[in-house]
Amino acid sequence: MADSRNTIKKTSKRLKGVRNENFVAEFMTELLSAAQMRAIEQAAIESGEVTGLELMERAGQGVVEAIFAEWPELAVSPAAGGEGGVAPRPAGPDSPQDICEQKKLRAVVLCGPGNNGGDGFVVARLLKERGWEVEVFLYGDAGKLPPDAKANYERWLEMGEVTEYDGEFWMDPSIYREDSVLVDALFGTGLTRPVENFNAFGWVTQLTEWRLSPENRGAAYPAPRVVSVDMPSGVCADSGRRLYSADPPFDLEEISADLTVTFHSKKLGHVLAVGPYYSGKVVVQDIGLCEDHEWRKANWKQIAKQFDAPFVGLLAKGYGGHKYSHGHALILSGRPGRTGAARMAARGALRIGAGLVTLAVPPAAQAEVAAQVTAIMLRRVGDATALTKVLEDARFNAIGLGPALGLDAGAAALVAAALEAGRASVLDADALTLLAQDAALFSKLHENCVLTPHAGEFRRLFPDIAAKLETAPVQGPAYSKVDAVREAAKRAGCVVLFKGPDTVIAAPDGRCSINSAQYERAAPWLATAGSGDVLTGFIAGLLARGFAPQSAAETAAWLHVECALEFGPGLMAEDLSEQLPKVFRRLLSQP
Ligand SMILES: NC(=O)C1=CN([C@@H]2O[C@H](COP(=O)(O)OP(=O)(O)OC[C@H]3O[C@@H](n4cnc5c(N)ncnc54)[C@H](OP(=O)(O)O)[C@@H]3O)[C@@H](O)[C@H]2O)[C@@H](O)CC1
Ligand SMILES: Nc1ncnc2c1ncn2[C@@H]1O[C@H](COP(=O)(O)OP(=O)(O)O)[C@@H](O)[C@H]1O
Ligand SMILES: [K+]
Repeated sequence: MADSRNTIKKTSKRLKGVRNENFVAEFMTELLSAAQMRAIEQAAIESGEVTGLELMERAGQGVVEAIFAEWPELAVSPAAGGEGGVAPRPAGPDSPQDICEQKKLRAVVLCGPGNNGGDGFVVARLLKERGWEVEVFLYGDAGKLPPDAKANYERWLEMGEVTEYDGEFWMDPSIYREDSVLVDALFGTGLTRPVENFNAFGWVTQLTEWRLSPENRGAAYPAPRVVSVDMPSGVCADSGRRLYSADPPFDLEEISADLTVTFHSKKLGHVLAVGPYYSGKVVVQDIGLCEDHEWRKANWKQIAKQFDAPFVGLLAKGYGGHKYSHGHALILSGRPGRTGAARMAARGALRIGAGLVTLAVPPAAQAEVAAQVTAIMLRRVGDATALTKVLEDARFNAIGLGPALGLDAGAAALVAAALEAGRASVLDADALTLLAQDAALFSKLHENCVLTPHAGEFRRLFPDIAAKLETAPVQGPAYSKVDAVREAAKRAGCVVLFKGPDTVIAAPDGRCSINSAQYERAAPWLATAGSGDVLTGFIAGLLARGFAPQSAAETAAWLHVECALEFGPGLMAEDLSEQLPKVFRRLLSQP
């Protein structure tokens, strides 16, 4: 977790504080689709700055370097005198060969029929040059390999054999020895259909299952480390989803990596859906592709970003301001006995820095709420007319509504009144269900709104879009959560934040970012009742502070995870807002 705390300081491929219209790009890393990666690669090759063969060499080299960095005990230098071919085997107690034998270093490289396989042949050669014992399997027809992969296949043949990876095959795990590495170079960004088990790939799954099964931990046969090149084979680079056969009887091949080494930028599939589960850990290796290509400038709205950290300048409160300069958020409360959700949201809005926060409470709930809040103010709001009246005060510049609001006609009228007031608004929970039930209400959404559905609410609001996301994908690239949220945002005409460990936030014009609570930012303790209500409050508070909807949603979602990480195990929703002071202090003291 300490690493995640330093993410702000890391600078690789960060777009710092780039302002576009009302959007602040903050600290973000690009997440490319397979087609975008191919376009960048093609542009670089066509410009003459690099050849495909050079990129493949750098990719293979990047994989080897990442293996050595991850497991320094495996790092050995190239054998002395090894020049692009078979490395000589120098004699003597300290020669690389002897070190390898002593350490029993061994790699099994599985190469596929495309350029991912080509990277595999480079890895095989580089490891062999370092004295490793390397076994190479090829799935597919060597005669049909694309040119660069073919060239590396032929280079490998000068130093080792290639076994056809086809037909009945059973690999006894006992052949794996200590310090073995299984390199998965079967499929990368070119996965077009499910990887099926035709009794050919089965042993990879067997191996993975064997490796992951608790009873085999510490078993007689040590587990090899599994390294995937670019993507864990079988996972779609665009969606992070596994592709499924239209024909159910097939078992799916499954590669679960310890380390995935990708090139230039992470792909969407590394952070969406089950991608993180299969990727293990993702390392991005620079292969020398141009950073600021014209193509990127022309396509920036289409490139999804990972939100890594907020622009702290925006979070700080400037000197000389007063409470109204930080906005006044109005949070709508539900009826008596159901006020907790709104109270938690209100507390979140205040802690995140709104100048003032008022709870709009039904008269019957006033005593209940008054007994439990102090800095948060109260207004009696019995119905939609009363709400409209309150909102005549222009100082209420942001509204949060939905948590435990109720689903009756009165609640629907409150949602309508809030939307008609045209304020920056975050709509969650019951407000989303009401929007899903009433097309006229839905049509009142405007560009200053943020919708924050979880999967169930998303399905209710956008059933056709959800169906596409939930149908088992039979071909790649598969429809992704990014595709779904972009489509939803366009339809709603406002920002949509679709919750989850891979929270996706999109604007109607296609700008999209992902707040990933995975890998070193995994925050499973956020799956607790009421944490979504706090997120509503965080967004409302930032909207009150003047953040644009997309930026408010991104920053709130990031801080939400940061608070969960700050608290750690045992988290309850109430704890989240109370972490903000610590989180802010740490962020704002960054140099
Ligand atoms: N772009 C870059 O900048 C760089 C890219 N590099 C590397 O190239 C990789 C992309 O290479 P790629 O485009 O050749 O695709 P790849 O993943 O090897 O697979 C394509 C082959 O697999 C086949 N196939 C697909 N699914 C299948 C299935 N389920 N079962 C069976 N077959 C299936 C498919 O067949 P087809 O669909 O054409 O019938 C085709 O033959 C990328 O991930 C990275 O590692 C680096 O070298 C450096 C720079
Ligand atoms: N496994 C998880 N990892 C990280 N964040 C999660 C996870 N599960 C849920 N969350 C986050 O917790 C919040 C839950 O919100 P929601 O489902 O609306 O809960 P509630 O209605 O109880 O408030 C969302 O922000 C979601 O992104
Ligand atoms: K792979």
